[in-house]
Amino acid sequence: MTWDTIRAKKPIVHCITNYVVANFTANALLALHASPIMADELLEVEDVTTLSDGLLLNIGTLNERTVKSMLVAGKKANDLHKFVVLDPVGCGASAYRKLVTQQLVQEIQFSMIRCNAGELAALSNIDNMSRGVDAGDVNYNITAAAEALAIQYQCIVAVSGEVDIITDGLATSQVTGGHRWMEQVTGAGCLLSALCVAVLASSPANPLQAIVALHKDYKKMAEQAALTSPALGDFHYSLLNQLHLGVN
Ligand SMILES: Nc1ncnc2c1ncn2[C@@H]1O[C@H](COP(=O)(O)OP(=O)(O)O)[C@@H](O)[C@H]1O
Ligand SMILES: Cc1ncsc1CCOP(=O)(O)O
Repeated sequence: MTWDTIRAKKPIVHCITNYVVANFTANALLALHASPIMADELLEVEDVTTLSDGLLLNIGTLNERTVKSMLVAGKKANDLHKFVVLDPVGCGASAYRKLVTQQLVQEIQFSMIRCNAGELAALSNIDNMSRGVDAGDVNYNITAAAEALAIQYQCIVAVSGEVDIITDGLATSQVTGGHRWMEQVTGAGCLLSALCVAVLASSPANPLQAIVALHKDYKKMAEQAALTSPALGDFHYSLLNQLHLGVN
């Protein structure tokens, strides 16, 4: 259902994202007939947010210039009641990332925060060793922290890993499955965040349910991709093929 819903709506997705995953993200959205627009110039972000159906703020390769653009775009999206998703990539890796993430969650009302367990720990001020943009070893109660964060920021929180946890602070779901190769291709999490924007912007009756369904379908997609991939390089391309074929 997820892929059909996006195909039917064809949302315009404004992505302020990192340069590692920008191309992969755009290709995946196009495979689903969504329209990605990567735009991070301060002089144009308000216009682009206005014409788009939803906004992604991904801090993966943040810098002072793009952070200003993220704040302006996020506030514009709030004014226009558009969906905004935050991917706080590697927010435990440096003091600057942590500071920016705090500023973003304080100044922008997010519809959703999508992160891994390492990023959740940093956002929740839980002492957990950071492995940069990867989750690393986890020694805390992810579900409790995700639920607390969802209540604190009044939004959906989704935490990815071998098991995904999705909550709005009241109802919590776990999604199992997928494939461990997802950890070894860059952009699997960042793409999931962009797809969250596409799903929310496709006007589901129940946003939380739609986000849980997306996480299930995304894990199924990874399983299918692995079946047809002798090794990792094929797997990366096969993810795009699966989105193109639309296997739910
Ligand atoms: N060990 C694993 N087994 C199965 N699926 C995984 C595993 N690790 C991550 N995934 C899946 O890969 C996708 C990206 O998650 P993750 O790698 O945690 O994101 P990020 O890139 O933000 O760290 C999610 O759909 C998640 O369910
Ligand atoms: C490697 C890297 N460095 C900065 S952003 C980025 C991409 C991270 O992508 P993902 O978190 O989806 O694997």
